[in-house]
Amino acid sequence: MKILINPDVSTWKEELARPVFKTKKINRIVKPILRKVRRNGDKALIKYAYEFDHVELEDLQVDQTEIKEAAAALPTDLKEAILVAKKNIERFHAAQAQPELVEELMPGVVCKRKSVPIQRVGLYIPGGTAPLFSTVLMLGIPAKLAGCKEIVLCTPPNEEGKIHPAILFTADLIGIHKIIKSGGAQAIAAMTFGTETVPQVDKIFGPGNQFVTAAKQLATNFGVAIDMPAGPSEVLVYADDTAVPAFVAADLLSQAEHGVDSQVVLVTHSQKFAKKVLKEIEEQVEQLPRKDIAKKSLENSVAIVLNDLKTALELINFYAPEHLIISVEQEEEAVQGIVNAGSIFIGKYTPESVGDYASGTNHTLPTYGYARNYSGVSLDSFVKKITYQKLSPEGLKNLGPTVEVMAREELLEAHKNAVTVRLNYLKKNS
Ligand SMILES: NC(=O)c1ccc[n+]([C@@H]2O[C@H](COP(=O)([O-])OP(=O)(O)OC[C@H]3O[C@@H](n4cnc5c(N)ncnc54)[C@H](O)[C@@H]3O)[C@@H](O)[C@H]2O)c1
Ligand SMILES: N[C@H](CO)Cc1c[nH]c[nH+]1
Ligand SMILES: [Zn+2]
Repeated sequence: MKILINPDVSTWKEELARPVFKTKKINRIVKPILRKVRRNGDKALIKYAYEFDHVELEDLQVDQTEIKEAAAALPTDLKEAILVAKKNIERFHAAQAQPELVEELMPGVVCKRKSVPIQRVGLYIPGGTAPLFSTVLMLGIPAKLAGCKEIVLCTPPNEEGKIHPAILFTADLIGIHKIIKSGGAQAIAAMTFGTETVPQVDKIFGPGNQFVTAAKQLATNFGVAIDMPAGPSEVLVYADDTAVPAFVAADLLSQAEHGVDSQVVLVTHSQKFAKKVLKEIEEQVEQLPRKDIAKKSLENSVAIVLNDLKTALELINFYAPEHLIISVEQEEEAVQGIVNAGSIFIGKYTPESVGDYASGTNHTLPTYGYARNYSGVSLDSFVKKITYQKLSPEGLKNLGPTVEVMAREELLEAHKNAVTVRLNYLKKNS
C-alpha cells in the first residue's frame, strides 16, 4: 500500500482507479455463458458447475434433507448470532415501509401511490472463496418483508456438491425454499432466462465477483432488472490523529480480505499517522488466514495524505466508496459533507464489519463509484410503486380543459378527444 502526499486533483482518477478487468475482456467470457444457459438450460448449469466449481452435480436444487442436516450441523452460538442479526436487519428494513400516499389535488381529482412487491426475485449469494450467509439475511429479509411471491436463491456448490450449512440454515429460517446449486455468470443467466429447475425472475439481487457483476449488467438487456452493480468490496477510512491506528488497520484489512480485486483507501492529514497505520497493517495481516488475498488487494490500495477537511471531503465524494468510515475530530462536519457513499460508519467504535453482519443496515452496496448514483439494497429495492388516479365528474370538469389545451398544442387530437367526449356527455346528461 503506497502513501501519496497531497496528490494533485488531476491525478485522483488514475491513483484511485479500481482494479477491474476490462469490461470487454470479462464480457468475452460471460456472454457465451449467458448464451449457452439460455440454449441448454440445466444441462449448461451442470456443465459450468463442473468447469468452474469442480463438481459433478446430479441435482441442481437443494433438497429438504440437506436443509435439515444443515441446521443440525451448526453450532448454537452461530445460530444465536444469526438470530440477533436477523432481528436488527428485520427491524431496520420493516421501518423503511412507506404508507400508501393519497392526495386530492383538485376537487374530484385524487392521486395515489402504493408500493407493490416485485413478484419474482432472484437472490445471488456469493460462495466462491467465502460462504456469505450474511448476504442471505441482507437480501432475503427485505424480499420477505416486501411480500415477493417467488424467491429463488442461487449460490455456488463446493467440490462435494454441497452448500455451506449456514447458508441453508439462514435461507430456511427466513422462509426461502428454492435453493439452487449454481454460481457465477451461469446462475445469473439461469435466473434471467429460466431453466427446467430455475424459475425466470423479474429482478436479480446480490453481490458477486466480476463475472457475476458483468452477467447482471448484461442480463438487463433481456428484460430483467438488477439491484445495482455490487462488485468487489471496498472501504475508505477517513481518520485523523484522534483515531487509533490499530483500529484503522483492522478496518482496512476487513475489506482487503474479501478478494484480490478489493480495494481499500486511507485518507488522513499526516504522513506520520499514515505510516503508523501501515505498520499496523503489516503486523496484523500476518495473523490472517486469508493473508494472501489481503496482501494482493493491498497492492491495489493507497493511503492519501491531504492538508484539510475540505480537500478530504472532495476526494471522498470523488471516489464514492462503498463503505466509508469516519474517525476524525470534526466528525459531524465530515459526515454532513459526504454526498457519495454506500454506507457510512461513524466514530472509532463503529467498525465496518458491524454493517456487514448485524447493525441492521444492508451490506449489499454499490461499488466501483456507483455510490454516486445508486443506493444500497433496501426494502424499496423489492417493490415497485404504482400510481393511481381517479376523477369524479366534478374532477373531469375541473381538470379536463387544461388537458384539452395541452393536447391541442402537442397536435394530439385523439388525446384531446378522450376528454372532450366525456365533457360533452356530462353536459348532455346534467
Ligand atoms: N458489494 C457488495 O455489497 C458485496 C457484498 C459481499 C461480497 N462482495 C464481493 O463478492 C465477491 C465474491 O466473489 P467470489 O469469487 O468469492 O464468489 P462468487 O460467488 O461471486 O463467484 C464464484 C463463481 O464465479 C465463477 N467463476 C470463477 N472463476 C471464473 C472464471 N475464470 N470464468 C468464469 N466464471 C468464473 C464460478 O462460477 C464460481 O462459482 C467478492 O469480490 C466480494 O468482495 C461484494
Ligand atoms: N463487506 C461485504 C460487502 O461489500 C459484505 C460482507 C459479507 N460478509 C462479510 N462482509
Ligand atoms: Zn465484508
